[in-house]
Amino acid sequence: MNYPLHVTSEIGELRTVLLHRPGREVENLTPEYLERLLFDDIPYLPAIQKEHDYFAQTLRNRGIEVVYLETLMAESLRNDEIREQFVEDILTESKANVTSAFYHLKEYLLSMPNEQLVEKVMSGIRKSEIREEKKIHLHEIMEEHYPFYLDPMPNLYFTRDPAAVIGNGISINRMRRRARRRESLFMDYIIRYHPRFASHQIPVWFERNFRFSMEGGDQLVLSRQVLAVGVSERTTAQAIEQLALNLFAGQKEIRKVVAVEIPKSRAFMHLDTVFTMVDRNKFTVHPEILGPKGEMRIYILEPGEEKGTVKISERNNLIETLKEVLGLEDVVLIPCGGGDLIASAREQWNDGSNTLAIAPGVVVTYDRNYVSNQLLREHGIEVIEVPSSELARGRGGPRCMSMPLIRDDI
Ligand SMILES: NC(=[NH2+])NCCC[C@H](N)C(=O)O
Repeated sequence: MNYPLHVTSEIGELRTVLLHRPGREVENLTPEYLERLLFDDIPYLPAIQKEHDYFAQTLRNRGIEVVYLETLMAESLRNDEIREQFVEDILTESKANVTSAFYHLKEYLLSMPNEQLVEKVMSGIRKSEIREEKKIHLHEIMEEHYPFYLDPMPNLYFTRDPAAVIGNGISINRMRRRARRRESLFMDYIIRYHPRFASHQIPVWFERNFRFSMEGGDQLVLSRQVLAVGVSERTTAQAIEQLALNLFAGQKEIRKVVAVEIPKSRAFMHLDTVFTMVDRNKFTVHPEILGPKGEMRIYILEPGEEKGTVKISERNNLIETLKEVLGLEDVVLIPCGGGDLIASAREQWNDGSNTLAIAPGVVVTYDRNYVSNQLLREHGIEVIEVPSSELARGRGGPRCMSMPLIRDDI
């Protein structure tokens, strides 16, 4: 079978992409837990699914193969041993292993066929689902004080974050927030057990049990040789250095990791909320991440003289750094919202900078960000819009909602 992962840029023609269709996990959101689960509002399930299906079909119409996380995961549970191991892992990580409820939950999940088991784990398990006579602990009897054994995972449709393909390998990320930490377990199982991946000895550049956090929204493959990573609310400097060391040791192409500092705030949670690549020398940017003269804190990590070390040098201008590392004569930054104070803040909040390039100069964006979309078109970019009333409530756009598995080289 063909090698299943290959990403050497942000813009190479997209061939295969991983999505997750929002499911019942978003109906398990309630106002009380919104903030902890990283949502701003409760999406209406049939509507968000309809929008998501439109997004998937838009990609298919362009000849892109769409594969779903839930399907790959269910197909990875190939035998009883893997099923049992997965259920134990997920229960343990959901902190459901501390009481005898563990055994009831394990029995409950293992009684289901794979698709249903995966759906259940993703959407959460309510205490009311387990039969009364099996409840022996105070926290189970006093259900109203917390309704879940297993929390729902409403952020799963942002497949970009828990893992990212870099070159022919993968970074399985350590999520910063508790609400998302279990998400990367799925990709971990898929890589190890799914027939499409398991036989290929896929290099893993970053492991989910690493102590310091790293998220895919911060990881941008700028070229064959250069990876940019945001130092952000979610991604730590320690994790970036570790990723760089693993990359330098494990492959020959990527020789530069560019660490780009962005403000630590919810609106800017990842680098891709303020900066994405749309063409060979064109990038969207949220003007607010640049200082008055365009300055920022940027560091370039390269292999050090001695094995297992990195050499770090500082830069302070985004355009100059991009020119330098990509060998470009000129670089165009397209400001989200056209630089208008109100429009740029509004459209950035609705992921106006969060474009998904499906080929050089061709992007998928949310329809609502009409100022940014118009500006992209004026810069010669082909913009394919998708509806976004419900999808946007989770604070992520087309790039966050997609994990490229295969792109052509550019
Ligand atoms: N790559 C991204 N920008 N992802 C956005 C993820 C949004 C999600 N609600 C979170 O807070 O984690």
